[in-house]
Parts: sequence; C-alpha cells; structure tokens
Amino acid sequence: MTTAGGIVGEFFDLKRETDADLLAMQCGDFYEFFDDDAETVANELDLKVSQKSSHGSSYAMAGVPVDDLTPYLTALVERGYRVAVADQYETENGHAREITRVVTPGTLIETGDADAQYLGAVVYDDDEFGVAFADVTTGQFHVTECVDESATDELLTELYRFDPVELLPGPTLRNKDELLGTLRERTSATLTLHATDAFAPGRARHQVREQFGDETLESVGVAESDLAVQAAGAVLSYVDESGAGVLASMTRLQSHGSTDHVELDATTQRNLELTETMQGDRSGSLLDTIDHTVTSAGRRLLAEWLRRPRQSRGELLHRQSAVAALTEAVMARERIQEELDGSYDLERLASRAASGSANARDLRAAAETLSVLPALVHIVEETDRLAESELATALDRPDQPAADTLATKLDEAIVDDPPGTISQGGLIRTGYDDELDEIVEQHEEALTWIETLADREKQKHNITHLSVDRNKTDGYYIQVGNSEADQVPDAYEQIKSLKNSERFTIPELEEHERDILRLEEQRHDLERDIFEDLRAQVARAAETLQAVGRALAKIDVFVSLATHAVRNDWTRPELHDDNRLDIESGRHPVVEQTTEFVPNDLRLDDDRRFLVVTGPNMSGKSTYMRQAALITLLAQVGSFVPARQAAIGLVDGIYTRVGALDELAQGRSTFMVEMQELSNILHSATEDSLVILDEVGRGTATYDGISIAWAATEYLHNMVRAKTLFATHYHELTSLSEHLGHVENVHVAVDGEPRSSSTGAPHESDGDVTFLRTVRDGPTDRSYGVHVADLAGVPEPVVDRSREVLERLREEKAIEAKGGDTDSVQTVFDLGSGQFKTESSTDQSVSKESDDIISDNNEETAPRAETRSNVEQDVLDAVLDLDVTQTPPVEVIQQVQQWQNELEQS
Ligand SMILES: Nc1ncnc2c1ncn2[C@@H]1O[C@H](COP(=O)(O)OP(=O)(O)OP(=O)(O)O)[C@@H](O)[C@H]1O
Repeated sequence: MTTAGGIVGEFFDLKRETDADLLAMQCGDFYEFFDDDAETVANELDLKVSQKSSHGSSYAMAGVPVDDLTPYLTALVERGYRVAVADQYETENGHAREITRVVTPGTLIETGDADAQYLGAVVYDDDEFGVAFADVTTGQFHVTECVDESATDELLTELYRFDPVELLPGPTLRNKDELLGTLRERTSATLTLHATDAFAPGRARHQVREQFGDETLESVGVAESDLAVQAAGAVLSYVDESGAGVLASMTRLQSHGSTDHVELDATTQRNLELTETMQGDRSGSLLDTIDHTVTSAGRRLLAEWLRRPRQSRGELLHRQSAVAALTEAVMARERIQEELDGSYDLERLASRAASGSANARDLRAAAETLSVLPALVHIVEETDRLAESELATALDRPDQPAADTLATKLDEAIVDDPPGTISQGGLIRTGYDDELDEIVEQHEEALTWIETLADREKQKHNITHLSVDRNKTDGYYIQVGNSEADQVPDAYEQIKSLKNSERFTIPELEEHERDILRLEEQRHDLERDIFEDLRAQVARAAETLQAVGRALAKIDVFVSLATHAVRNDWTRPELHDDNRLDIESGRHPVVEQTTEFVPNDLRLDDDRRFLVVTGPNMSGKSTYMRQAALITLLAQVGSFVPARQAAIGLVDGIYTRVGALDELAQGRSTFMVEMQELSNILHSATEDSLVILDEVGRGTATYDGISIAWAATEYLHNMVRAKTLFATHYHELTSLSEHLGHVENVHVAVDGEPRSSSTGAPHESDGDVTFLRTVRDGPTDRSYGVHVADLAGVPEPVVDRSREVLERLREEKAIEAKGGDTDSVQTVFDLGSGQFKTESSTDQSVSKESDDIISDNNEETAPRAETRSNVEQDVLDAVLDLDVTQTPPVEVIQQVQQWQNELEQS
C-alpha cells in the first residue's frame, strides 16, 4: 500500500476502485499512467517514461495527449489489457476525477479491425452450458444453450464460430480447471472474472428483459433456459459497467437452435479452412478465395455465412434466387458494387453513436450510406430479373422511410466536409437552425467589422502603417508603426510598446472583441448541442441503421457470390430433401484457383452411402473428399458451386476427421486427438449428415489401425447411416464393400489403367508416375508410398526392390530382406507389430512360429556384399526399415532426399 499523496496518491486511490489492468488518469491535457502501469504502457507502446516526485518518492510516469488517447487505448486493449479511464471534471473547488469507463478487448468500440469482435459469457451447470455473445461494435447479440450429450463439443464449436476476444466464465465454471484449460487452449480470448452476482438467474433475467423487452426471451426460444439467460445477463451487465454506453445499440436478441444451421464442429471448420488455413493464414482460405465483397460489413457477413450454413431449403432457395439473378444481370451487378463501394459500416456506426464516440464525419458518412439504399432499390426495381429475387426482399426489410428521414436530416444538418473533431466548430450547415444562423451571422458581422477596421482607421486618421490583429495575450489590437505612432487619436489606448511599433485598443474594438468571444462560445455550445442531439437521434435509430447495414451487407455478399460464380463457371446446385449427393465434374473451390484442376464426379445416395476412397499418396484423395464437403457447404450457404452439375441433399451437419497437423505442432498425441475427433463424429452425426474421414487409424500400429477403421466403418454404415467418404491406405477395407450393403469402393486413378472415356480428363505426368486425378469405381490396385519414392527420384534399384518387398508383403503378409548378392534372409516384417525385425535379433517378440511370418529359409544372417559400399548398404537397410504404411508422404520424400544426398556423396 502506497502513502503517496497528490496526483499520484489519487491515481493509486482510483486504481484500487477498479480491477482493470491499467489506469489512464486525465491530468489536464494528458492522460497519465503512473508507477508500474507507466512502465508497462511505455514498454508496450514505446512511450517515454519520466519521473514524478510525490511526497518524497519518485514514480514513473508516462502520458498521452487527451486527443490521442483512442489509438493508444486501442493498441493496449488489442494486446489483451483491460484499461480503466479516469476523466477529469470541473467542480466548484477546482476539479475532480472519476473512472468513467473500463475498456476491454470485448468492449472496445474504436477498433480498427473489420472483423466481428465478440464478447462472450459461458455459464456451466451439470455438464450443460449457456452461452451468449455480443459484438459491441455492431450491436449483434446471440444466445444459445449447449445441453446435448456432447455439450462440451457444442460449446467449443460455438467458441470457434464466434471466436470471442474476451470471455466471461460464470462462477461455477471458474473452479473447473480442465474446462477452463480447454477454453484457454481453444480460444485466444482474454478471460475476465466478472462480478458473480451478475450471473445470478433473477438479476440476469431482469437485465435481459430490460434490454430486449419482455417477450423476446420467449420468442427466441430461450426463456426456459436459465443458463442461456444467465450468460446473456452477465454480458449485458459487463457491457453496462464498462461504461462504453453501447447498450442502446443492442436491439435484437438472436438465438439459434441446432435445426437452423448445419452443424460444423470446430475441427471441421478448421479442417475445411473456411476462414483461415490450418497454418492460420487468411490467404488460401475458402473465404479469401471467394470473397469479392466491397464493404467490411459484407465481408463479416460472408464469413458468418460460411461458418454457419443453413438447413432451411426455403431460405437457401431465396439466397440462390438472388445470386442467380445477379449472375445474369452483369451491368446491374457492377452498378450495385459501385454504389456499395466505400459505403460506411452502419452497424458499427450505431454502436459509435450510442457510445457517444461518433463524430461529424461519421454522421456525414452515415447519411451518404443510408442514401445507398434507395439507389440500390432503384437499380433492382429497373432490372426485372433482380426485382423478382430475394434482393428485392432484402432491400425491403429495413424501414425505408425512417432511413430516408434520418439521411435527409443528417444531410441537411452537417456540412459536406466536416472537421474530425467536434470542438473545432463549423459542423452545422447554414439554414439548419435559426438560432445558430443568427449567432453565426452576428459573429460574422463582428468579424467583418474587425476585418474592415484597419482600412477605416487608416483613412480616418491618415495613417499608412496600421493593421488590426489578434493574439493570445493581447486579444484584438491596432498596431501602428513607430513613425506614425504620434498621429493616433486620443481615443487610442496604448496597450503595448514593441521595437518598431505600438499596440493600441479602442472601446469599439474591445466591445466587438467581447461580442466575438461571446458569440464564438455561443456558436460552439450551440453547434455541440445540435450535434449531440443529432448523434442521439442516430443512436435512437440504431435499429434502422442496423437493418439498413445488414441489407447492404447482404446485397454485397450476393454480388460477391454471383461474381465468383461467373468468373469461375460455377453452377447453381439443385437442393433436395433426400440423401443424395450427385456431383458431375466437381472441383475444389480453392485448389482450382492455382491448379489446372481435373474435375471429378461423385455419386452418393441411399443405396450407395459409404465410399471407401483409395489411391496412391498424392493422388488427390483428400482433395476429392474436401471438395465434396465444400460443395455441400457452399450449396447450404446459398452459393453456386464448382461443378458442371450438382444435386445436393441438404445435410444437418458436416463432420471431418483429417490429418491433425496443427495438433502435432502443439505436441499433443495425434492418435489421441484422432480418436477424440472420431468419437465426436460417431456421437454427433446423423443419417442426414456428411462425414469425411481421412486416414482414420493411421496414428497407431497397423493392425490396431485397421481394426479401428473397420469398426468405425461398420458403425457409420449400420448405426449412423450418414453419407460418408473414407479415404484409406488400408486395402483391407476395400473388401468391406463385399460385406456391407451400402459401401462402395472408388479410387483415384493412376496411369496404366484404362481411362474412363466419360471424364476425358487431362492427366498430369510426374516422371514415371502419372496421376490422372480421376476418381473411378472400384478399389485401387496400385501401391502408394513407392510411387512417391519413385517420383522423388530414388535410384531405380531401390524403387524396384521396394516394389518387390511390397508385393511380398501384400501376398504373404511377411517379407524377407535380401542381404547383398545372396538371397539369404536378413530381416522379417511382422505385420503384427508393423516392424521389421532381424532374425539375429534377440527380440523374442518376433516368433518364427508366428502364423504371420513366412521366412524363406533359416540361414544365418548373410555377410554384406563386398562390392556394395557401406553407404549404399546403409541406405538399403534404411529403405527396408522404412514402414511406408505408417510414414507420412512428406517424411518419405524428405527421407528419400536424404538418401539421394548420401548416395551422391559416397
Ligand atoms: N483433381 C485434381 N486436379 C488437379 N490437382 C489435384 C486434384 N486433386 C488433387 N490435386 C493436387 O494433388 C496433390 C495431392 O492431393 P491430395 O493431398 O488430395 O492427395 P492424397 O491422395 O490425399 O495424398 P495423401 O494420401 O498423401 O494424403 C495436391 O497438391 C492437390 O492440389
């Protein structure tokens, strides 16, 4: 506890009132940070630290000018700090200070980032969760509950979808260390412990009713859910207490039940690289590829649509109608985009107006953007095709008269190019307010009187070197050169003597000066009042602004989807309520951008529900399966899809399990993660889902892997009955089609097979291996890792021998290794352990009696060939040791490169 007094003492007192990480305290024209806060801020923002003495001690101090606080605040909050701001205000005895707001990652209004910025609360009870998310920058407010068997997975999915920047865990969650750990791991949100009583059910319910009205909870279907209401109440109370003043912009409570949206678990959203790649880059994601929006609200909405595809056929047909109409109306599309380009983010403006941070430029921009609405209505109305589509409905939704009235009002009130700060004055147009006009007129008259005073006085008194000017210390004055100073009339009162001139004043000048000062103050006060009144009107119109903002964003997304469809020759998919997935000449939406893509067909239906996809490494299995998932997803966003034709049975969820590269990087057990993901799929998928499994079971020993994959296939086929694509290197699985009625095999073709004339696909030749990238019925009969080894340029004897080894393995489930130029046995491959074992090894786990092992003869290990160098022998040994069924292709390639180097250097 400090004993500092004075300003520093006050700082410490205020600091004790808040649990924020940092305190910015206004001291005149600066906001100052003291002591440890000063050091932190200086380090983070590269500010200079000075020392402040107080009661015999010295404290670090760092400050920022009052007008510059916002960017510094934003930078601190974006780095995860919660910053309290104490403002100074005048009192009768001088001034005082109090904390007026606490800015935190989830309550930052002045963000420079166009992405959504969610504040979330999670309430836990008995393995169920209530979740609420609010974006204070746009007023979006969502609430839901996760109560199913896999509630934790549902919660993680919600967190992934909303990607909150700040999270308020409820009281009962705070001692659940494991859950909290998961939250920390799965989100980058700052975790904030908000007051426990804010989560109390009664108080929370009251707060939600106050905010959204009495009936809202019922109408969005969460009235019965205490947990959801608690979460929503806590978010509202936190926003309220932050002092951001944006509650007024939160006008609409939205809730989503699981039947509205396609279930996309967190893993799937990541695997499908919807908004960022597995490596965390935006570039290369689906969003980045298909995004042609021209507004930040449009981009936000497109991202939201991708993360939350819809199940409702009706809604999707509406969206399709808009996209389809726009694909045909080229001119209109371009005109709409021109209108939208540069338009202002109205959803964000509503929040800025409510919080009192919007300036005159914001309101001007809002007026201009509001007037985009009638312009778009006009374009849509005069284009028949568009007028019949969802575009017209979307534009019809906002309260147009209210929007027009507000736009007109703002346009009438605010000058064309207003200054960036309110204090500068000159914001309001002449003709808007009589009283202001009067003051302005008087002010200007007084100024004109002063401007013309010099000429009048020169003439009157016949003085040449006379001027009238103004400065801070002397106010207005008349200045006369020394040579003529004695000619001034008696009425001139001298106020200052300079080297070459004298300064005077006269009673009329003083009087006008007083008038000017008074009028300036009046003008300033009145302009501010008018402006604040306008801003309050805008805040009250938050709902209208948000509705217009959403309509414009929607149009932007429709235009973007249409633009992409036209540029890339996408087709409008047929949407069905059954289980079909029939894609003719489908492509992967992202890969087709950078590769000459070989289109592929895919057919799934009730009889053919489960496809086992085989094919060599690198042949395109993963791409084929992701393509199926992405085409389905795009169709359920309302978009066209990359295919010649597509008929899609709508799904209730898309589940994927693919290689977990990122988990590897985090050092978690891949196999564990793989099994957790598989378990989630087996629990959550339904008959109406689409399941993509890539190499399940690969993270463990061969036999275990096959067994797991086998059992999962049976379960999905018999119990879940979901549409499934399963890529595997386990050829054993291809025989499942003989036992299970709805399982079929397809494979990605490689050179040497008779080519299907129907696809006529071009093929890409990579040395001796030719990947046709064409998917055909039936299992593959080709080997895999060896092709890649060949492709990578491994010496021919090595590749040939690898083929031999592989064939023997296939046929006999065991293989002998050749030693030198004799045929003697050196090594045996044990399919049970998935390992090569030398016969001479003392490891008794490889029993010669084992059924799985067939060895050609029992001779002792042969000596190495005299003619072969040690390096060659080592490489050969290593090749034999490499388990191609268990080594990722990339590692095979790296390994092969290393062998090449070793051989070249030997
Ligand atoms: N139809 C296609 N047309 C053109 N290129 C393709 C096609 N399908 C896949 N590719 C390209 O081929 C490469 C390998 O694809 P992919 O990763 O899907 O193969 P894979 O069979 O799943 O491989 P692995 O078994 O090694 O995981 C990728 O670079 C991909 O972009």
